[in-house]
Amino acid sequence: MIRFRNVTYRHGPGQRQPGPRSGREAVPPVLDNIGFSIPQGAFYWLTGPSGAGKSSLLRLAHGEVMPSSGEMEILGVNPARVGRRQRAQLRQRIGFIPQDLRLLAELDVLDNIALPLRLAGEDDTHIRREVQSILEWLGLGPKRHRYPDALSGGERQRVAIARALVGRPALLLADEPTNALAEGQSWQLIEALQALSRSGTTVVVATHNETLLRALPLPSIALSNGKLVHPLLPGTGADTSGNVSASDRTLLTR
Ligand SMILES: Nc1ncnc2c1ncn2[C@@H]1O[C@H](COP(=O)(O)OP(=O)(O)OP(=O)(O)O)[C@@H](O)[C@H]1O
Repeated sequence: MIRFRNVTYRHGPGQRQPGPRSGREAVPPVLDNIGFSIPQGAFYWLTGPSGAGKSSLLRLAHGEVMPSSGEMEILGVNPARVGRRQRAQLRQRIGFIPQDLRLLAELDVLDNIALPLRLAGEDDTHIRREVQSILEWLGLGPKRHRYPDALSGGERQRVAIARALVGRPALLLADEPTNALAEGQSWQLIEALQALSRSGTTVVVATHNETLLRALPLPSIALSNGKLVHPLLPGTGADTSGNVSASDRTLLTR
């Protein structure tokens, strides 16, 4: 479950609202008074035009940055109210596919994907088994010993997806995860994320992909200029079943 209550966020140091005598101009916040709640196991889109604040919202939900004001609850934890160690433990339960992928250049595909399991202290047999199965699923087996520099954009994106999913996270946050993928692969990924949400993982996917949004009218958090466009009422105008009709599938494979 994710809950934001009156969350406002400004980038950079001194994120608090400048006071009247601070001499600093009051720049509008990147996110302004955001409130919503996403139940565990739900699949939500995060939509909005470029610069609306989608990546910033995901970085907050990932516990990387803290609100300037307001409260967050991520998997039962308020990251602003716990120490570094508990925040790190929280982040181990979250799979994150950032827009810039953040692959480690000095690690090959296999080691990039295994990283979250190594950090969680899993044993080698378990790591080998999990990494092997996700490598196969994403068609990355032949590239297992390549370094990120020697991969295509789509392959790099698939490595980032594998690294986010390998630990079977309780929460999956994905920032434009289909950007560099071919149409068929995008569909395969979204189907996998839906299966993940059916198995209890909360999934939030930021996307501009109109085809996906039209084909899968799931509940969404819609942002514009850092503000929530409409109050979040699961079920309003959205099919929360996650079922996709045959005609919707056609849209995706065109
Ligand atoms: N490090 C930063 N310092 C200052 N402002 C930033 C920083 N990163 C982003 N911003 C600003 O915050 C606002 C929201 O950016 P954000 O990346 O969250 O939007 P977005 O909806 O994800 O955009 P896109 O779809 O283009 O990725 C933008 O106005 C952006 O210019």
